[in-house]
Amino acid sequence: MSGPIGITRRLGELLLGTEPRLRGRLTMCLLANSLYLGWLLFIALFIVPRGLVSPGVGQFLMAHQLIALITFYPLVRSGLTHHWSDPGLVLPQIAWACLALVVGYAVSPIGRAVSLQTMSLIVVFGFLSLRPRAAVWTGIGMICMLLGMLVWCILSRQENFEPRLQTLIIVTTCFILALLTWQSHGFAMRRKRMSADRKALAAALQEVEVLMQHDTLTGLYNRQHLQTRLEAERERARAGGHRFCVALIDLDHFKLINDRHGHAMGDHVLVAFARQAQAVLRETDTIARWGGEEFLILLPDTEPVDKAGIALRRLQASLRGAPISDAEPNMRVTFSAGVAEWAKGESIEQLLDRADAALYDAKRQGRDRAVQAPLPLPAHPAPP
Ligand SMILES: Nc1nc2c(ncn2[C@@H]2O[C@H](COP(=O)(O)OP(=O)(O)OP(=O)(O)O)[C@@H](O)[C@H]2O)c(=O)[nH]1
Repeated sequence: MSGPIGITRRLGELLLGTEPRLRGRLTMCLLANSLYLGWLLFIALFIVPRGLVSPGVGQFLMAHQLIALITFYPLVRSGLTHHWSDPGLVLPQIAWACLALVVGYAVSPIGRAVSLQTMSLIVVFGFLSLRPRAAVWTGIGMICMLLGMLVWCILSRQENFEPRLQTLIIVTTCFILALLTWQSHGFAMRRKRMSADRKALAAALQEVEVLMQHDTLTGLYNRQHLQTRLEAERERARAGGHRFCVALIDLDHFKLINDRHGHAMGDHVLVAFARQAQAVLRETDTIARWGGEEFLILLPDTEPVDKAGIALRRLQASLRGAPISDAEPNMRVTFSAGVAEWAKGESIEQLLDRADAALYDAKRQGRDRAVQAPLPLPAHPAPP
């Protein structure tokens, strides 16, 4: 994008970055910086030349604004504070600004005209980002600063400082600050609770997603999820011109296991089979419980060798080699499988029908084997 909009966007990215939370923090920093800059100019061009404060106090206040200008924004923008508990440096910025305001109030009548309102504004800023405890300490810190300053002004008999009037003003301000702090704390607590609720909701959603995609007994993907993956693999194969296979597996004589050893043992066998299958399959293969004692494996990129056949033979060997249950060490489980390679133009339903027919053949031929489904005959053009 070019032109004024593009330039503005690039400038915005340069100043604020692209990460939304960092942008929020930096926006607040820049807002504070504009106040620091405004104050710096006001002190340099108006307050000091007119002698409204002593040169020493003027220099202190200007140095104070300058340090804030060159410290907070660059620190936050550099990303250095990213992992700190207060990444936007909200608390240090509030403390720093309050220090100048209190000094300004103590030493200059003009400071008195603006300091207290600005302090209240700062607490309102804190509303938006402080944590509950930080909000309370900010309020307490401000009130202590103001009361300390009041005592100091009275004891040192500051010029143009009318003790009774100022005590009334400061005590009223402290009362307002306490109320604002209380509100700020409540607001921060609500934000904290909302954030915890959001996290719990995200975790629950993730759990629901896992439950929706998985079979509760074996922990494998369920039929619905594999259907989605099959469709995606078909699209990928269509676009890329490569091959994939499916293997429909059915445990042999599973009813006998249930009848002889009980349903719980049947469940245990299903879980053990799922674990063995996951252990021997490639990471890119996906196995799902298709229903009952049936499983379906999606084997992508099965060329140029017979990768589906290799995977199934590996699974057969591992089932033969290891007992499936410690309680029944002699029990062995075999399976029959129908393997079908996707043919161009074929739907997933047609592919699964061919795998099912091949599985039926494997059962008919005596079980404990895998049968490869023949490729579908090319569709003949309709006779004229
Ligand atoms: N324990 C258990 N059994 C199940 C589950 N789902 C289905 N079954 C049982 O699996 C058995 C499947 O039996 P059949 O379809 O007759 O097949 P088979 O005994 O495996 O025989 P072939 O497939 O012909 O080798 C039935 O008895 C179902 O009750 C399950 O989640 N747990």
